[in-house]
Amino acid sequence: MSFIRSMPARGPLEAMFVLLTIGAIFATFLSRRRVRARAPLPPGPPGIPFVGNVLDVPHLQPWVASWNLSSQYGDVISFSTLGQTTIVLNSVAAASDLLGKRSSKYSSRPGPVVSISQILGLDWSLAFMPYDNHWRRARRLFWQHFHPNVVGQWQASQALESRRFLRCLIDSQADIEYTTKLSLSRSLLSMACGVPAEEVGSSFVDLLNDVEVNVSEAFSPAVLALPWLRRLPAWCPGGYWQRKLEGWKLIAQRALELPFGAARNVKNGGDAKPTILSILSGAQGENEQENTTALTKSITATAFLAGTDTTAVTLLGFVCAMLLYPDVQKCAQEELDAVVGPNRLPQFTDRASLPYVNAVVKEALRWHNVAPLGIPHNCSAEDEYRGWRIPKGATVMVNVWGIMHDPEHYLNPEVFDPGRFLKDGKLNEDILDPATVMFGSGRRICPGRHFADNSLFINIASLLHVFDIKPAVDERGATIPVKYSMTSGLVSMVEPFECSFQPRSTAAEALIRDEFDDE
Ligand code: HEM
Repeated sequence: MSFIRSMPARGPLEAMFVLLTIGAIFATFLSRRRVRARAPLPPGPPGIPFVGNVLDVPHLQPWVASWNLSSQYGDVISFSTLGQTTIVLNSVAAASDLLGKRSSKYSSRPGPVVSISQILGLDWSLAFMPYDNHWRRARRLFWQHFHPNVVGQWQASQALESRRFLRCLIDSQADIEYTTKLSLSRSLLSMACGVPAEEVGSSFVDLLNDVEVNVSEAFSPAVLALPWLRRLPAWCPGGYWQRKLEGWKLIAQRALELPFGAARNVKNGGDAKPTILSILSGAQGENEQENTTALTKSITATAFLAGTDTTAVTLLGFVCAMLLYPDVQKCAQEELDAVVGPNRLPQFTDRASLPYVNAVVKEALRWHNVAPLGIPHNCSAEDEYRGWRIPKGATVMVNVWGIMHDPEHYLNPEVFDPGRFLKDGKLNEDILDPATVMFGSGRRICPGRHFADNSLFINIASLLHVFDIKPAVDERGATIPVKYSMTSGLVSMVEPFECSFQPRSTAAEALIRDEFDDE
């Protein structure tokens, strides 16, 4: 104040200017203090001025880079890219604390995910909806067909499709990726819409492949971290995304219409067993018919898209592992021979007596992770965790791959070893169950997880019971080497490999044909 008093009074305007300047300096000082007093973001690489961690977000397999960074920065890491904060959770504890225990704050999808899904025309999918009443309604309707007390009703159809799968493999030794996706598409579409298997052909598998490529590219970490990329005009160098997004809309529309359309075509001729479609259609009120039809369409299409690829890719990972770890195959076959015997195929009722096969199912989920960073969640209100600030609007991802390959949970994590889940011939409850991580967390946890588990069990048990899964040979009779590697993207595939399915005996071959012919 003495400074003000000592100033020569030159006029009211100058005095006002000086007071405003001092006020501004004081306000800036206070706001700086306030910012400093706020908790810091979780630790992470320092980044570069203005653009932050743009160069720290690798395009290929970002889950590996994030996991490697955790040795330096800990299990909760933050990245900032042009004002967008992304938090990666590298431990079960952090994932369960935030996405599980505080799920009211972490159950929406990030703005970029919601808007990309809108631009793509995939906003009808439950997986990409924001956390609102529409999601709640759709999720409730979806869950009523998949909760643990009702998934048993789909087991007969899952078992039938697994037998058809064996038959396809023995008949054609066809491309394993195609056959697996076809088989699971048939299982999903029969359950969801009552579409008979013979109506489900290559157009469905092509559609799945198109959606998979789109989703992986459109929701890549680069686009999520730099959401403005998708707003660039098509003629700009970065307008690549814009051009792509336009093309993808058509595929999203086909994905919504194809299952429903296929069901409509067979409505009169199809068998009369209840399906998701028939149950939902029967439940609709007259006045909201249009609305409910849209919802029914979206629920059946979501079940097809979300359920087929994820399970197919996990099965493909298992087949690849059987080529690389023949001893595991042998162990499982010995158990199946002892429990199931040579005269029939495995059934769901055998499951409790097959601990090793159950351990193979767990290891298949752990070894190849179809969604290595899960599906991103959004922090919808400013939060504080372990003294760090999680800003409103931050994207939060769980490093599923990192946790599934953490040597603290799983010794020699890169090895496919179902024995890690067993103790004294029983499943060891002390080992982290991959299902508690692989299917996500909190209110968005995968609603198809019990169905997927049944699907994996019946297919894995049946394949091992009747086939020796072996590397393919080339035209000169030399074994084609097998190498396991994962692709990058929201959905991670197993890189293509070749293999052959040889019936374990003539009895096994007869079993595949007889069992299937009985239907
Ligand atoms: C091995 C197979 C599967 C894996 C690994 C898997 C994994 C996941 C993951 C990680 C999520 C995101 C969870 C989160 O946001 O925290 C998810 C969501 C979802 N999954 Fe699955 N899933 C599988 C099979 C299935 C099946 C068979 C269905 C349906 C029949 C299904 C339907 C869905 C749906 C609808 C969502 C979105 C849920 C929401 O956002 O509210 N999934 N799944």
